[in-house]
Amino acid sequence: MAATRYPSNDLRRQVGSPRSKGRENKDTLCRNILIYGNCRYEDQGCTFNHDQNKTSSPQADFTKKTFNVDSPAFTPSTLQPAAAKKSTLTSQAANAAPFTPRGVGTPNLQQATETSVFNPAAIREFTPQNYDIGNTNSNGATQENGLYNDPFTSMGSMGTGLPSAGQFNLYASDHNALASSGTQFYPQHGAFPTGPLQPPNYHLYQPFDTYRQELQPWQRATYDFFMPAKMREELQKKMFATQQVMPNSGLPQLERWHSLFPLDTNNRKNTSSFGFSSWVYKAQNSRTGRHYALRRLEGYRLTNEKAILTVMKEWKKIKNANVVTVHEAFTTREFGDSSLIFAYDYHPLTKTLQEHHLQPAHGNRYRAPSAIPENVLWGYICQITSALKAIHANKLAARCLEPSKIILSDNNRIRLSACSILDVVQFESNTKSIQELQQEDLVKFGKLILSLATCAPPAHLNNVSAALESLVVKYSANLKDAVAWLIAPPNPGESKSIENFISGIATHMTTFFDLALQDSDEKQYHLARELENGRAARNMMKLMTIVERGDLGGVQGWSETGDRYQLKLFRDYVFHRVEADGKPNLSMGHMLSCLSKLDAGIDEMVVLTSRDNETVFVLTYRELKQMFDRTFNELVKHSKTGAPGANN
Ligand SMILES: Nc1ncnc2c1ncn2[C@@H]1O[C@H](COP(=O)(O)OP(=O)(O)OP(=O)(O)O)[C@@H](O)[C@H]1O
Repeated sequence: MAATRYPSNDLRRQVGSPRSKGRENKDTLCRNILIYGNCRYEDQGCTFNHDQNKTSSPQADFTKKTFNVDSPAFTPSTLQPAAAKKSTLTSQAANAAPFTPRGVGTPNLQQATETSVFNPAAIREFTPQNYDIGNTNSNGATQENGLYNDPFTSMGSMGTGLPSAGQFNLYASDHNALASSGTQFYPQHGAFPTGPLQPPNYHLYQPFDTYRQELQPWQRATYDFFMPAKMREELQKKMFATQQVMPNSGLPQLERWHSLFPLDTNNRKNTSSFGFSSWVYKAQNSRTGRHYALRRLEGYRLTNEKAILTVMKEWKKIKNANVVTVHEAFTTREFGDSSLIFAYDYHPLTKTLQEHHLQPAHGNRYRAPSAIPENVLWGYICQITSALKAIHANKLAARCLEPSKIILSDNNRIRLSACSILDVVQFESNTKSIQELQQEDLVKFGKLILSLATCAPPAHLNNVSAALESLVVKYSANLKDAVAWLIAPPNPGESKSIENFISGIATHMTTFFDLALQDSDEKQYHLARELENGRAARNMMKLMTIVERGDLGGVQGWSETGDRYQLKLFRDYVFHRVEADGKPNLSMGHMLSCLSKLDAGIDEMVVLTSRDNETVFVLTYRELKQMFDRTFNELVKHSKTGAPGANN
């Protein structure tokens, strides 16, 4: 679309220039010439100059004038042609202080031109200035004057040591100061808006998403604030299983292990996996207090000390999510025989694949186990592939790839649970090279999947090709091909590797990877909620250490006087609220928001009333927080153990 052109003087009016006198116009270059290159009204009375050569440049024109509102737009001096540099400014203008945007610091144009060229060498490394690490105790909490600083709320004191001098303190008492300090949050970057930075609403209970407003109060459930009930239940069961003990188990106490608890679900002696009966116990390490799974090989006599050292050294290098980490191996006579023990990471409430998939349905030995869905099988394939990739890359072989030696935890997560045992047990008798053992791993892997897909224990898989053919009834040809590839011997002169297999199942690996990431995202989401709950719990615990305490440091009724009395009324306000008719108000939202507000110390007012309605205090959360911190620090000073958490 053609642009509409205006007569020059009209244009000038549009841009707000005062009308020019005719003589001046003659010297002034017509703006149509400047903008469009020509002026339609040149011959129709336009009084401006249309000869570009006659006037040197708009800048030159500008130099002849005094500085006024009609001045052309500001052009940085470094970009101006030489002629423009000679501009004659009035003495007043020359003396004017250079324009300095607030918060940007004094500009140094010379320097700016120099540094505008990208030069990585010129970029200085970030060095925190005043952060005194020595002042931070092992717990991460900064100890000042012997008083306790909550590691979570002491971010302020840490911030003051940082170069930006406490400008951004999440839990600052003074939020007005915080807001104004926002202008300096990006001190070196003039490009950033330097308006006041709003402090985040730390007084709100804030999980990732907003609370579901559309729900009626009676539809809101307590667990809306916490992790899903199923997840909590699973975690609690795991914790319970980890702490479970059996006082009269008759199991011995080993040199560095105690509280042995049997994990085997049957007491059949089975020597098929290692050539020795094996038993699994949960045990606690006396030194670290951590729980481990100890696998005992009954009646094993170690003939070569080097076996354990050499094998453990190699296997300790394997860190893979699908391999149970082995920590050490040792022999013991505490069980009344000569036993070999392997200490593995303990994964509570796991079942073996054998127990989960290949045993008849509960209580009914005639009902065949149900078929495993194909996506679950692919999940297993991807995980075992990942485990073998890590093991083979370290020039080791898994060797023990049986359904009874792979443990399953929630979400179809599996781990190889008996790696390294055969390497120790057959240290001297093994005649196969590592390449051969790795090839065997692939065949065992194929048979394991075949066994799971046909719901037949490996010992019952007599006709492998018939079992393979039967796969297509329930599963895709893709799955059958993958299993067939693993089981088939390599072509003469060739060898198969787990890498070849990975390229064959790449699409399934990608799908599995995506599911794993989604799972991780979901867990992170729930974790963030618990972060908020942790904050509430900390404040609640601190409050509980103060109220109803009684005497302290020779002060009788300490918790009923001074600041403590107001904190007690606050406790009532948060937890003992009642409706007008005296019915208890149990709004979890109220409790959480009050605790968050106390934590943030905001300026909102709170009215605290004594139970007999005789005394009323009106104070801000900020004042309340100051009392709270003061009182808790007083308590810490009197305590023998010092700050909570400081001693462990
Ligand atoms: N690292 C571990 N953490 C937690 N539990 C484990 C661990 N390793 C094995 N288990 C559990 O110990 C139990 C016994 O395992 P084991 O390998 O002995 O199985 P099994 O079926 O008894 O085999 P076998 O008949 O060969 O003895 C299983 O329920 C298994 O889930």
